[in-house]
Amino acid sequence: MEDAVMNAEHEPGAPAPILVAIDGPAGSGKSSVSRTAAEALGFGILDTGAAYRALAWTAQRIGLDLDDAAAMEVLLDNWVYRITLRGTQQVTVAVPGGVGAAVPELAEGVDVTAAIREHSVSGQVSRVSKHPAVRERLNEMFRRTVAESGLPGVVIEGRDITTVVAPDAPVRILLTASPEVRAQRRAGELPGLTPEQVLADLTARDAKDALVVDFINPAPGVTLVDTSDLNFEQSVQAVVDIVRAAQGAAEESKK
Ligand SMILES: Nc1ncnc2c1ncn2[C@@H]1O[C@H](COP(=O)(O)OP(=O)(O)O)[C@@H](O)[C@H]1O
Ligand SMILES: Nc1ccn([C@@H]2O[C@H](COP(=O)(O)OP(=O)(O)O)[C@@H](O)[C@H]2O)c(=O)n1
Repeated sequence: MEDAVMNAEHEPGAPAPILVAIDGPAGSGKSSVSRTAAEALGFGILDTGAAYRALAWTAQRIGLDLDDAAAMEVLLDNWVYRITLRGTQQVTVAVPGGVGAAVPELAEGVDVTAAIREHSVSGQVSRVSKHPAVRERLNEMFRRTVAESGLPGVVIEGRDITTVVAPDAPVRILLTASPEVRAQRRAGELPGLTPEQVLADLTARDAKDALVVDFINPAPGVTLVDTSDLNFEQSVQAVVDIVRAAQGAAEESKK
């Protein structure tokens, strides 16, 4: 598996970026709040869910069994994943050889930025993210992508970032909101589905994901931010304030 950061500013010997780790359930605001907070901080953003979505999309496109861990590992051997770390996260995948040979468009690379957000992918992605071996390989890719980004800081968001991917990050946040509020927000993005349908889908996905990783209870040292009663700007401000406070404390401790 290869990964590349299309608009990274990596310079050999550049200092390691400051990491802001954010976890939370579906619809809690991880992607949107993290992206806007990252822009305010001058940091990059890595949406780890996009990789699980892109892997599920690729496996579906080839016709592989998403429940088959060994098949997912074979796919990963030839899977080339690219994501931009600034602005809207642009995602492309390619499978230049091996199991991808049956699908010629995958040899070139396909922009899946929009496709991976579709309902057909959201409903299936837990089937690939449940495999421990898949998680290990993607986690290694996330750590490398961030370390090699050359950016001053990166907000990295997902389900197990505060606990597994970056447990030593100087800022670790669990972003939550009540299931009803999360479904209401998501329903606004999915015309054609009622808030009740969105709530049912979201609750089902959270239940499957929760079998693999705990993203409801903050681990020790992780700051809980409940956005149920915060608007979007207030949620972004809450994250930015936590990062700035941590940066201030780090500066003080150097004196
Ligand atoms: N605090 C908030 N108040 C209002 N809307 C929000 C808030 N946080 C997120 N949203 C909106 O809710 C939707 C889901 O957010 P998203 O970032 O996609 O969640 P996640 O990445 O956790 O699944 C988006 O349309 C986003 O703009
Ligand atoms: N660090 C992560 C990120 C996502 N995922 C998986 O990827 C799926 C999609 O993640 P996402 O962050 O795009 O989902 P939303 O919360 O945005 O709906 C989740 O439902 C999990 O199955 C994971 O297992 N671990």
